[in-house]
Amino acid sequence: MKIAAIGGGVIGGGWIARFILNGHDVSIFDPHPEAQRIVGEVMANASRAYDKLFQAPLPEPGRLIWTSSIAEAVAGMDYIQESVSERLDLKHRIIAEIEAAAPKDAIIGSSTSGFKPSELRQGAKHPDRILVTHPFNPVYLLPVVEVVGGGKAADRASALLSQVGMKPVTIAREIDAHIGDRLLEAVWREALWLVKDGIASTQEIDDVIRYGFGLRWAQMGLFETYRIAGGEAGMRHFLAQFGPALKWPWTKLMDVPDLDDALIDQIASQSDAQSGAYSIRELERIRDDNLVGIFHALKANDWGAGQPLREAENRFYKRKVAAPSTYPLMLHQARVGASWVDYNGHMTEFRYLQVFGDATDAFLIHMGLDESWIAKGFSAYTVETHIRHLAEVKAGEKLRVETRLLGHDAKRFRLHHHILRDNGDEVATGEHMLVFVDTAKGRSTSMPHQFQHRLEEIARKETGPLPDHAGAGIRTLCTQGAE
Ligand SMILES: NC(=O)C1=CN([C@@H]2O[C@H](COP(=O)(O)OP(=O)(O)OC[C@H]3O[C@@H](n4cnc5c(N)ncnc54)[C@H](O)[C@@H]3O)[C@@H](O)[C@H]2O)C=CC1
Ligand SMILES: C[N+](C)(C)CC(=O)CC(=O)[O-]
Repeated sequence: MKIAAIGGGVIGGGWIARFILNGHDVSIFDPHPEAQRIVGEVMANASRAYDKLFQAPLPEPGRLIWTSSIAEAVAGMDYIQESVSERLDLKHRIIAEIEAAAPKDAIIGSSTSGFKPSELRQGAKHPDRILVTHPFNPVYLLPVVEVVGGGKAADRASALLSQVGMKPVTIAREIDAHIGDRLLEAVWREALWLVKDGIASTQEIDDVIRYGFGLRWAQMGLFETYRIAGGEAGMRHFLAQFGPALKWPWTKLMDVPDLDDALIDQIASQSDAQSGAYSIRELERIRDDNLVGIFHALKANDWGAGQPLREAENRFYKRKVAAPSTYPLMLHQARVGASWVDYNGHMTEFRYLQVFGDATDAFLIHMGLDESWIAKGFSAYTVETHIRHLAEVKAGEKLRVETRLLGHDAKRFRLHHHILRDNGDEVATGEHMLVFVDTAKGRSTSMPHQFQHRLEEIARKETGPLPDHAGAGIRTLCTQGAE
């Protein structure tokens, strides 16, 4: 899929990071004199967050291709994400330029927070392929994207965006500001009134959200949360109890506070007092680390935003590696992520095991033990591991793993992985005994013949001598009297 991004600010930068970190090249145009620095900083934070978010080996990142015009950026592209400033005249001009140079069936998705597809399509040559694809910040982490505009273009956009870990929500009837911003604006308006009326500071309002209902919203949204709040009688009781309050003066609803200089100063200075000790990039990293923690909890519970994360991980694990013709097998490569590095400034020890584990998973797929077998209740479990750490590696280094099959019988196989730097220098070795398992019974079992046959085929290539450390344990070093 060939992707272009027009506009690389807060949101364009987030889109670019999502596409690139999911393995797609992105061609970009943004005339801002500092666009490359800004996108680079968003990419760095996104890459740091992905290292922490995913357990699975990440795909090789796509390339970021800077261009000097919209025409150059969109020529030959399949999908174009427009993220320029929120002005309809500007968006019309940009869409006209895109249409003049892009293939006529290329989809144009707009990040617009508020404009409707019918507004974006005014004057367009091929209006049906122009959609709203509205994300939420940070685009590289939050999965939801509101897809408005309908038709085949919406189906194609949703399919593509699902492939980069998003959760498309199709909105059948266009309205100003779609769904998310309509809700957010209502809350935001109330918050502005609370500050203006001197009832609460920005800090107090944020505390009420983040220590309270914000945590509920992250995992259940509004209606499911309120269903529970109705107790055993559920939603009907909740509506009976709190429905009348909607007519009481709890909220100011459509009244908009006048954003005059005094209110702007009040909010900005309270916000400075609350958060001014951090730079925006620092705040982004704090936000991302917290979001990653929430994602991990949701993934463990297979719930909400944890589900697209799990699906993305499964896709990453499943990536088909071209069957290698050489031996030792070269099935897995990895890049040392920034978060893999410990206080000694080098890759921390459990990441070695992760690289070995990922190489073992790649071997399982190579021998045919793929997800269809896992679903049938068969897998291979590692029962013994011996790792030798031979060299330090630093963040950003590229590693590859050479894998040998040292032995096998009806139930077991013994792997030897060798982690190497790009230039061939040794980094570590790992020797692993695996047992074929009936997962429902939780017991070892003989492999079906096709796996035994496949292992024999691989083993025929294993003609070299055993590594001299094969089968060795840890060197003997005993406390006096313990030998
Ligand atoms: N900031 C937010 O929280 C969210 C914004 N959005 C939407 O995303 C869009 C972009 O908003 P932000 O990223 O916040 O704005 P921004 O101001 O951070 O970025 C806009 C970018 O568009 C670029 N640009 C301006 N004219 C251009 C042109 N002729 N060609 C190419 N690039 C051009 C600017 O140089 C700038 O880098 C808007 O439609 C906005 O409503 C959507 C979701 C959230
Ligand atoms: C404030 N905003 C309207 C630009 C917000 C959005 O569009 C979505 C978000 O990320 O909150």
